[in-house]
Amino acid sequence: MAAVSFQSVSKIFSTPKGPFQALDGVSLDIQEGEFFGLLGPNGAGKTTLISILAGLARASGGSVSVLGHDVQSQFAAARRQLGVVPQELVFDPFFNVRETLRLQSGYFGVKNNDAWIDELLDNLGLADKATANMRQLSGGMKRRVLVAQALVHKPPIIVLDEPTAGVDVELRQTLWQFVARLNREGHTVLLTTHYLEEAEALCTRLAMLKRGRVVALARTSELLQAASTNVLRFKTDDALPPQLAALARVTGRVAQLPAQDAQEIERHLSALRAAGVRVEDVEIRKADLEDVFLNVMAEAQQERRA
Ligand SMILES: Nc1ncnc2c1ncn2[C@@H]1O[C@H](COP(=O)(O)OP(=O)(O)OP(=O)(O)O)[C@@H](O)[C@H]1O
Repeated sequence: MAAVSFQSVSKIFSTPKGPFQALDGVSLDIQEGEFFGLLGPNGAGKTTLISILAGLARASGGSVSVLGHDVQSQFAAARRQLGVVPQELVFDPFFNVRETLRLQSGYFGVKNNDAWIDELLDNLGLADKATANMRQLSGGMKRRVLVAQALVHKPPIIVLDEPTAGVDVELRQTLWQFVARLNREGHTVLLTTHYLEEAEALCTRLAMLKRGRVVALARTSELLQAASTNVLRFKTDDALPPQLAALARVTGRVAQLPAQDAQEIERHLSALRAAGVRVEDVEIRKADLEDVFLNVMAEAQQERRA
């Protein structure tokens, strides 16, 4: 049985400007024990999909199930299987950290949960904050409590919606170590992130969303293999000749060109020389998930135009 199954999920929001389709026939299955990544640019529909999974929004079409429980008709059973770490920080400011976690345990009907709460506090670097009031915590600390809160009932499926947006390196490492451990112990993890490095390091399989559609779905290793193997990176103040400009990813003075092999790198360099482009700090690196992501997004764009 799939841990999470999305079947032809669509979502249409009504807006003052008329209906807006945020999800358009999303189908994908996440298997038990997977560490699954959901990627996509801003507005792709990631949070909408997760809100439907968590029962916070209703799909306009299609169905979603969690370990066989339909998220609409069997809401409570489905919700109990999920630990959802939301993007936004919302708390009751009058409780301290331990009270917040006890309250959440109560919500899921879990009694005498202090041993697990202590383990969560330890693993998330919150042990010395147990009696601190929520409003006294820094943003990063609050985010740790959100993670602990999502895990109080030991859910088999952990859903993290951009959990590391704007958090420091230390929390990122603590969080990933802990989530990776839970995954090794059998928990399924669904992660959305803008940090492609994290997705590359953690996720065994990925879906890429664009404008509410799945534009790629594959094992992370397959996506990386399918990408061009090398990238020629350099700095320049000059304009690239058109045939290279069409291929290049340019950020300020930095240009990056995909290349399959050494011959293609030489062809790029001689085309640059012939066009009189002066280059500095030339380096060759292996393609990474960001290259794959940008290629897939560019292809999806071309298909839309075609
Ligand atoms: N309640 C709503 N009413 C109208 N449109 C909405 C609503 N919620 C989301 N949208 C639109 O649906 C699209 C998808 O939004 P969503 O938040 O799911 O994207 P996302 O992939 O999570 O983006 P980000 O990476 O920025 O978090 C966006 O264009 C957004 O403006």
